[in-house]
Amino acid sequence: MIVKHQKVDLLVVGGGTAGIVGAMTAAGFGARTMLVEQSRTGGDCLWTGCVPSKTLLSAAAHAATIRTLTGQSPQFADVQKRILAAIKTIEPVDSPQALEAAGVAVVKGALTFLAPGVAEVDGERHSFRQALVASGGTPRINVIPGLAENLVLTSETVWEIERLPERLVIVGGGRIACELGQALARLGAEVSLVIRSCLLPQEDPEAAMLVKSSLESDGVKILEGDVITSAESTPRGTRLRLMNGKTIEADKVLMAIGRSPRTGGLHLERVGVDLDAGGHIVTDARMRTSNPLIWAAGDVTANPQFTHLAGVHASVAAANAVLGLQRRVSETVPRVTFTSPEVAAVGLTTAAKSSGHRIVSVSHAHVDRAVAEDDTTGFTRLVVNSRGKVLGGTIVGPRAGEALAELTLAVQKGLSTSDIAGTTHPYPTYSDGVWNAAVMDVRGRLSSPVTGKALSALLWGRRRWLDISGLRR
Ligand SMILES: Cc1cc2nc3c(=O)[nH]c(=O)nc-3n(C[C@H](O)[C@H](O)[C@H](O)COP(=O)(O)OP(=O)(O)OC[C@H]3O[C@@H](n4cnc5c(N)ncnc54)[C@H](O)[C@@H]3O)c2cc1C
Ligand SMILES: NC(=O)c1ccc[n+]([C@@H]2O[C@H](COP(=O)([O-])OP(=O)(O)OC[C@H]3O[C@@H](n4cnc5c(N)ncnc54)[C@H](O)[C@@H]3O)[C@@H](O)[C@H]2O)c1
Repeated sequence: MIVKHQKVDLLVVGGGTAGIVGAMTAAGFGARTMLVEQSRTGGDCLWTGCVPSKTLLSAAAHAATIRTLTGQSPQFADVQKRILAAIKTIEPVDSPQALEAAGVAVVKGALTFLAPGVAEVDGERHSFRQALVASGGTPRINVIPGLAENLVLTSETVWEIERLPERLVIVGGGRIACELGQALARLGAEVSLVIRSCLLPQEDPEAAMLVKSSLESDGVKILEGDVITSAESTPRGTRLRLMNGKTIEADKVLMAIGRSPRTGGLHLERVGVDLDAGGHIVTDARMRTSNPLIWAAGDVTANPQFTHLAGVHASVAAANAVLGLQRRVSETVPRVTFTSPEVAAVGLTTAAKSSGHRIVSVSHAHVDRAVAEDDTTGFTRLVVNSRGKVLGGTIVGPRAGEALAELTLAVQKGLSTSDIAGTTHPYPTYSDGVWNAAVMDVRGRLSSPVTGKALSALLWGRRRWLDISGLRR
């Protein structure tokens, strides 16, 4: 409990995933913790990110099945109701009440730093020993000459539209473009993706290719290596001109070109916190900023923008801050794109440099669960070193994100394919893909000349022993 004007041990800026986890961690250790949120606790993940997008994807997958079976499409308003219901179910966990119950004082308002150890929220001053900045990010918008502002959507505003746009152009080819593009196409929108480079460039090229053909089979038009140069209004919406000279008509344009860190108004310069060229707060591996008493986590830093990372990094930052520990964050970062098929990856993949390492692949045509479900589009691919240590991998297919947990543990703990091969996996599951790949790698190593000689010697010895002991009986 914080008495008014008492100095707090940890002042947390932002009530998204990073802020909530950081504040709960600090309060759990008994630190006097205050969390300041300018809008609503829960942040991007709950209100405009993971929760609505995954609910939308699930509704869209059901819609696709229903349309195939009955020719009917669901009402978009019903899908929106379902999204709201999911948010409302999860909201209490992230609420001010839940934070207060965990011992965190919650203050509503926009925080500004005044000087080291002093911040202000709506004219009221607060003193702090240390602070954790978890102010997140906002969608980037590319200004297209001639495009009316009211036609532009972002991942923050797309949830408020009254009806499904008939013709939607999405700018970008990352996770948001793929997930929302597929879902909205499955719900009946005519979707086009205009991508400056290519779809999911950071993933295994074969994985990106499978997502591309799946999106195309859902009716999404994919224009890679192109940009929109200008727009003009039409009676129904807009006509967008592409660099290649062609035009494309749209009712709405969704910007999915990444997110910018939200630091405006914080006055971080007053407390000596450095930003990088992209405006992200610079941290070390302990999540400490250039001011040793100020910590940062989540989308406001230059780390990959994932909820799981925001939470884990904030918990490390809070523990280091209030207990004086020296914990470092792990470099092992799992990621999942929740399209159909899902793309899940961790550590080294073939998209990254993997020269000198072995690649072991299993097509899901050889995974019995995938065969049984008639969903064999996908693969499991491991990157291993010469001694069989798992360095990373990619899984493409249904529930790939669930099977990735095992690979993540293997990479984080430096396990080998022998460790995975020697672990009994339940049958028939998609994790058979990981198991089969590991077994394949172990068999491959067993067939090397050196191992072959060792095995021959063992066999020879065993035969001799059996023959001799057999004679004695
Ligand atoms: C469409 C979409 C889908 C996504 N899907 C996934 C997914 O499936 N899996 C996944 O891992 N990640 C996903 N993400 C990413 C994930 O949502 C973010 O990485 C995560 O929410 C970041 O959390 P955060 O706490 O850093 O920031 P935020 O959630 O943005 O929270 C920051 C908070 O700080 C507050 N704030 C800012 N400045 C101040 C100030 N001066 N004073 C007081 N309060 C302030 C803001 O109001 C906000 O509530 C998705 C993102 C989007 C957009
Ligand atoms: N499943 C998930 O974990 C998930 C889902 C959605 C979003 N997110 C996170 O949210 C963040 C934002 O997602 P996103 O898809 O907007 O970003 P992203 O960084 O994944 O993709 C941005 C895309 O926009 C393109 N681009 C950038 N500038 C452009 C420009 N001026 N014109 C045209 N194209 C341009 C890039 O080449 C890239 O294809 C990401 O960091 C992502 O990790 C995660």
